[in-house]
Amino acid sequence: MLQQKIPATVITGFLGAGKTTIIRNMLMNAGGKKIALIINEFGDLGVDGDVLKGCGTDNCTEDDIIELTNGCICCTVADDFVPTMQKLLDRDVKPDHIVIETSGLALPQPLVAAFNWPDIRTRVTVDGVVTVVDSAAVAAGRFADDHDAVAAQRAEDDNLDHESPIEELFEDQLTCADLIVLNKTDLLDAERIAAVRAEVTGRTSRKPSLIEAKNGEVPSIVLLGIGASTEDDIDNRKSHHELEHEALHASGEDHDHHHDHDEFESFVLKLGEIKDPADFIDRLKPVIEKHDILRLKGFIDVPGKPMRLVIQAVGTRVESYFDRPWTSGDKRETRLVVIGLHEWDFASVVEDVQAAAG
Ligand SMILES: Nc1nc2c(ncn2[C@@H]2O[C@H](COP(=O)(O)OP(=O)(O)OP(=O)(O)O)[C@@H](O)[C@H]2O)c(=O)[nH]1
Repeated sequence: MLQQKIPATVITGFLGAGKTTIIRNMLMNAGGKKIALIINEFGDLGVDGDVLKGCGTDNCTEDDIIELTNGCICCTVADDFVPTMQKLLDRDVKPDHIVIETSGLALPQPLVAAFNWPDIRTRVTVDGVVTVVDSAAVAAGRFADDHDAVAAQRAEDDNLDHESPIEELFEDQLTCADLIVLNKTDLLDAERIAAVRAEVTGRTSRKPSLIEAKNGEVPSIVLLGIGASTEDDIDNRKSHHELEHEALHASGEDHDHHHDHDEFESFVLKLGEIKDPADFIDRLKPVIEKHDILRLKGFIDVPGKPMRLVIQAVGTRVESYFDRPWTSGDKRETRLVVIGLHEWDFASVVEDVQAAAG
């Protein structure tokens, strides 16, 4: 009898777009489906996996959540992703559906290509690539760099073959999509949503389905069961890097231009107790702005509180909430992962975040 392939959904999208929030909602509404999650994060602190483990649903237990924290999934396909997938597929009790959350800085293309590896291809198929978009960030011009400035830089520097790293990555993630979710529409009025829709549509030559969502609420029936077999169509979804490489190759030039994440950096900062988190957040916002911190998240130790406080910053929009009590297995301390662009003044970022904590 022909073995039925297990469907796998890839959830991608830039830092803080709402991938984990969408997955959390999906887990609460997955019906009877047994879901396995593979979670990949940029930065050495597994916040997303930890937040999702806190959901405690029967259809996805802690054992079904696998964290890949050795770097971006697109760069560790052979060493990390494929062996993880093989182990998952070798389990006695197989999942009905696999959901993979990429880091916000990952290119989905190499990950999808891994589904064509012989031992994987026969057992699992990409049900769809879902690209989550932070509509508020698009409306604020986060992904639209100053094209005149880039053109001027190019005129001065022949080696500048890129758009900005953020813009390029954003487009690569859109190019790979079967479904684009315009998330965070609660933060925009109808006119601005229409403008975001037009901008996003204009950034990819393909025509994936597009839906709007608030608070990461996407019906599971829309999210799971797209049936795209994306791995068969990967040649139509090439990233900027792949296209540049092909163009150079065709012109007889060759170069060692592999994708890496040199443009982005992250670090984990351990701090002591924070007595007044609201004050910390107020003082953090100008620091985020000054250093253009792209993403900051983690856990805060508030003295006297039995619960740990989760902090989530996407640009200067900062949220915090108590998610669960500290347990005996936790080291009770404030730990934050901070992600920004490579050219930042690292020492000064650390100093300013520490100063905000008091
Ligand atoms: N207002 C609003 N906030 C949202 C929505 N979806 C997510 N958020 C918030 O955005 C922040 C980031 O959400 P996550 O789901 O962690 O984003 P992510 O894409 O998983 O982030 P990374 O894994 O770090 O790239 C959190 O503070 C969420 O509560 C939404 O639709 N509306």
